[in-house]
Amino acid sequence: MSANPLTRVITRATSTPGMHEGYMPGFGNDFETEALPGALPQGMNSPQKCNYGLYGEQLSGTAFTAPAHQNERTWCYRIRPSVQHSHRYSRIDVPQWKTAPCIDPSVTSLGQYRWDPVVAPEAAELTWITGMRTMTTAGDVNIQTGMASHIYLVTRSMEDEYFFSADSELLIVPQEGRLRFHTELGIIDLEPQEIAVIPRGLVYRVELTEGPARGFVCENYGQKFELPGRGPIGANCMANPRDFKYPVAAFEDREVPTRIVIKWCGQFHETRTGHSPLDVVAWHGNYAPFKYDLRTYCPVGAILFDHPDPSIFTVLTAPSGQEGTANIDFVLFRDRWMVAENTFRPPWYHKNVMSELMGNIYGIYDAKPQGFVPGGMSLHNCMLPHGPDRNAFEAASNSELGPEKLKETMSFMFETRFPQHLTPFAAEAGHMQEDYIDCWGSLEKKFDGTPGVK
Ligand SMILES: O=C(O)Cc1cc(O)ccc1O
Ligand SMILES: [Fe+2]
Repeated sequence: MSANPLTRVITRATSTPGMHEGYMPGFGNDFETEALPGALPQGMNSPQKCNYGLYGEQLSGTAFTAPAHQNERTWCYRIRPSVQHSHRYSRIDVPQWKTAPCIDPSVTSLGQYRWDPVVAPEAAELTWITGMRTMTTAGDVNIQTGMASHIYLVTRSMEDEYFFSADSELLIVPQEGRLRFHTELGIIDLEPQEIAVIPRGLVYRVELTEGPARGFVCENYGQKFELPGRGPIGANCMANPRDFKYPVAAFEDREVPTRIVIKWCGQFHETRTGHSPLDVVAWHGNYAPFKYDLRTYCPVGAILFDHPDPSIFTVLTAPSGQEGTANIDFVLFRDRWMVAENTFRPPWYHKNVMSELMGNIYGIYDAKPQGFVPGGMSLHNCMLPHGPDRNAFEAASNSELGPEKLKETMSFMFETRFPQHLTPFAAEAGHMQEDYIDCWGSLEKKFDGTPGVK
C-alpha cells in the first residue's frame, strides 16, 4: 500500500471462532461484523453519537415494506456518509457496456449463435469498467426487469477508482485469472469455479490479483437472486446455504483524489472526491455481497432413466413476479455421474420460451463435444431449436450405457424469460462462429417407414 501517512487500510477483522477466515457463512443471513472493536452499535441502529465518530447509514436493497422474507437492508458505520463521496456528476462514455432496451435494427438476434473466447488485445489496459463487453440484453432497465450478459476482460486494477451500479446486481462467473473485489462491506477474492454476487448500489473497486482475467457477468435489473425452492428434494442438496460466504468488515481510510463511476439507467457518470468511499468500519444486516464455490454444488439427477429438465441444476434464481418463470435462472452443468438406463443421456432437442445463454468455464460440454470451448458462449434464443450436435447424438445413441462420470467439465446457463438481443459487439465480433448452425446439418434421416430401432 502507498506510504501516504493518511492512508490506513484495514483489510481483515480479527476472526471470530467458527468464522471462515475473512468470510461469514450462510445465504441471506443477518450478519454483524466490525473491523475495529466496539465500532458496531449494539441493541440499536442510530445512537446519538456512534463510536469512533462514525456516521450511521442505511443501505436499502428492497423497499422498506417488502415482505419480511425478502426484506434486505444493511446498516453501515462509516468514516464519512456517502453524500460526501459524491459531488457533481458528469456524463462519461463506456461504449461497450450496453443496457436494455438496446435493440439495434441492423442486428439480427433471431438465431442460434456461438462465440469463441474473446481475447484481450495485447497491451490493452482494461479495467472492470472499460473491459466489460456486453453480448446480450433483455427486458428494460427502466422498469427493473430483465438482464444483460457480458464478458469481462481485465488486464489492470482500478486505482483510486470505484464503481457502483444503481441498475443491477452483478453475478460474476470467472473463467481465467483472479480478481479481488474491495467492497464497502469487505473483501472478496474470486477465482474460476467460484461465483460472486455484488448487490445493486454497493461501491467497490476491482483489483487484478492474477491476470489477465476473463469471465462472464449476468447483470440482473430485476428482483434479487435467491436460492430456488427445492420442492420434494427436501432440505439438502443443490446449493446449500452455508456454502455462501459473506465478507467481514474491512475499510480504507485513504485521503487521495478519487473517481467514482456510477451506472444509472444505462448511462455512466463520474464524480470526484478526495477520499476512498470504502470507509465502512462496521456493518450489520442482510444486504451484502457474497461468493460461492461452484464445487460445493451438490447435483441431483436421474438415477434410473430419462434426462430431467435442467432446472434441477439451478444454483440461484431471480424471480420475475410470475411464479416459476424467472427473470434469470443461473444453472450449473458440473462434473457428475450419468447412470440412467436405456436413455439418451445428453440434453434432448429443445425449443424453449425462455432464452438460454450458455458459457463454458472449463472442459467439454456433453451436448457439444466440439466448438463450445472454455471461455466461449452460445445463445439459443426464445423458441429457437437447439440440442446435441451430430457427434454427440451419434455417440450417445450408440454407446454402451454403464455408469459414466462426466469428468472435468463446468458450464453454466443464464436463462431468462425475455428474448435476448445481441449487441453489435456480439453480432459483428470476429469471435462469432458463422458456421455454428451447421453443427446440426449432418444429422441423418434414419426413418425409413419400417419399425424397429435404427
Ligand atoms: O444444452 C443446452 O442448450 C441446455 C439444455 C440442457 C439440458 O439438460 C436440457 C436441455 C437443454 O437445452
Ligand atoms: Fe434448452
